[in-house]
Amino acid sequence: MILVTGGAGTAGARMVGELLQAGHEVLVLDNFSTGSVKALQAVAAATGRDFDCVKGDVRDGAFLQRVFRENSVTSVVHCAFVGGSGLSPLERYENNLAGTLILLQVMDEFGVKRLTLTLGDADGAGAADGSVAAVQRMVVDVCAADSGWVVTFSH
Ligand SMILES: O=c1ccn([C@@H]2O[C@H](COP(=O)(O)OP(=O)(O)O[C@H]3O[C@H](CO)[C@H](O)[C@H](O)[C@H]3O)[C@@H](O)[C@H]2O)c(=O)[nH]1
Repeated sequence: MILVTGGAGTAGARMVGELLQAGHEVLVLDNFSTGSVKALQAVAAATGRDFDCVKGDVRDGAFLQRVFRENSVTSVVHCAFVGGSGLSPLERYENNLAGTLILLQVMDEFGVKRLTLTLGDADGAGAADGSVAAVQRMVVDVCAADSGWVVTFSH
């Protein structure tokens, strides 16, 4: 089963649709700060496939541990990123950097080391944000220290 964080958002819902169409089992995790149930309903209607969704936050380590304990997650597609001008740098770093750190810690704890990061277009809002570069740097360091990780950067 593939866990898609931020699966109810724009990039996440597109990912969920592609994964379902490719025949994968998908579990969506989203705090619905900007994502919508409507986006998920549209994916279900377009693909004719069912999938589960859990409401919660990637920054909540205990919640994430429960999700990994209760589901056979084999890989994660991480789309729960925030960008745009409406948020302060502290809010963006908290969402993007702290969120990814906690996700990586829990994945490591459960031995799930396959990760796709959907960080946005090179010239999109995400690229101008230092929190995205910080996420990339952290992940590169984690991979350098442990060859068991398989990480893909996606748009
Ligand atoms: O801590 C968080 C933060 C966000 N979300 C969720 O993550 C999804 C984010 O999706 P959006 O539709 O808000 O955003 P986009 O997918 O369009 O874009 C986001 O991801 C892009 C990369 O795909 C860029 O990084 C961009 O700047 C960033 O806003 C939403 O469902 C939101 O509810 C969480 O679950 N937890």
